Amino acid sequence: MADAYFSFFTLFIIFPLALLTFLYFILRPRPVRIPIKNRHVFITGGSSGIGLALAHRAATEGSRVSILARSPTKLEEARNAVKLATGIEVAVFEADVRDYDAVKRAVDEAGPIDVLVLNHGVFTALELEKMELSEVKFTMDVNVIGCFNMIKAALPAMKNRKDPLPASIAFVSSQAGQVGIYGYVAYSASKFALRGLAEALQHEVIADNIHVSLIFPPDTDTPGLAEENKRKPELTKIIAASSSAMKAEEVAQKAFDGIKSGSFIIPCNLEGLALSVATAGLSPQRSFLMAFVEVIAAGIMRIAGLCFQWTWYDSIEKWHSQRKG
Ligand SMILES: NC(=O)C1=CN([C@@H]2O[C@H](COP(=O)(O)OP(=O)(O)OC[C@H]3O[C@@H](n4cnc5c(N)ncnc54)[C@H](OP(=O)(O)O)[C@@H]3O)[C@@H](O)[C@H]2O)C=CC1
Ligand SMILES: CCCCCCCCCCCCCCCC(=O)[C@@H](N)CO
Repeated sequence: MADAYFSFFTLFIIFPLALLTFLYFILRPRPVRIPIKNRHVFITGGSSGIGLALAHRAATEGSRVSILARSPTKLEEARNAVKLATGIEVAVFEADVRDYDAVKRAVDEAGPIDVLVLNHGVFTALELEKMELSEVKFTMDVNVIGCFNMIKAALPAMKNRKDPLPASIAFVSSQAGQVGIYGYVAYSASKFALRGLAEALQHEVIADNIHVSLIFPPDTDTPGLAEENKRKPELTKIIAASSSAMKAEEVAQKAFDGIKSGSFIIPCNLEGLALSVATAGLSPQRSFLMAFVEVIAAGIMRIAGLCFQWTWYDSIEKWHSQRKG
């Protein structure tokens, strides 16, 4: 009896407390708060969808906002929409993220950035077999090289900023950047690339008090998604429906909550939280409570992940046999 009591006590009280304490002391980088009020928030792809919602949110929270995209008409419309809703004037910059010189000019003109949100992105859901190689290259160029161009252009001034406050570089990835999905061969490759970029970059910029975040939205109601849906394979829709869709405003809210708390990984919905625990890997984790959940739930989340794979391969199999029959 006393023995049973002792093992219960060890297992459910001593062990969790010891683990929590251990995690609390070893976690690096340490937790940080990154204010965005009165600071310069620069959003790529800020003229539409998630980027536009991020611009609205930042303006509402009192940031100085700059947005960058290609189409001057969409930029103008975005500026007017934010002005109308918040009374705040955002600065607009017309550039293609693939063009380093254009990006550099925009960033220099905008002035030192405190929070750089790399949200621009292109996506075509299509089997690789049906996709031109030029479209694959386009996806990688915009989604990956575009981020390199922006970071190379913005980092020197971010490092030299005068205020002692922490700064942020945040990437808008996708849940398709946490797990590979039918129809997203090129897109998933581009979004997975951002994770390696972000993990390595965090090592290099931590000494400058710059903190990296990765945002992982599910399907989000935007003009980009409406366009994508026009030719999306049925299987992509079925598999992506494993995660519930969101509104751009909700994603923007989650994104800034995560950026302000310095989170490295920022999930947006409940399925995204599960996905983040299942794919924690060797990414930094600043919250000792989340680290605790990741450690305790690792085994069970692996089982959950394998169950999802089971249902996805089942859908793929059914779809193929239907086409044959
Ligand atoms: N909507 C969704 O379901 C999801 C989206 N995401 C990611 O969120 C981000 C935003 O997506 P969403 O809001 O849906 O997309 P939209 O297509 O609605 O908006 C994309 C924005 O990026 C800009 N952009 C595109 N290409 C370039 C370029 N070469 N140079 C500069 N700016 C560019 C666009 O402006 P312009 O065309 O004028 O250049 C526009 O402002 C993307 O990175 C996407 O991968 C992630 C998960 C889900
Ligand atoms: C172990 C726990 C697992 C939890 C559930 C996993 C669910 C995965 C669903 C992935 C959905 C991918 C949507 C991509 C959206 C996107 O980026 C495109 N719309 C392009 O914009």
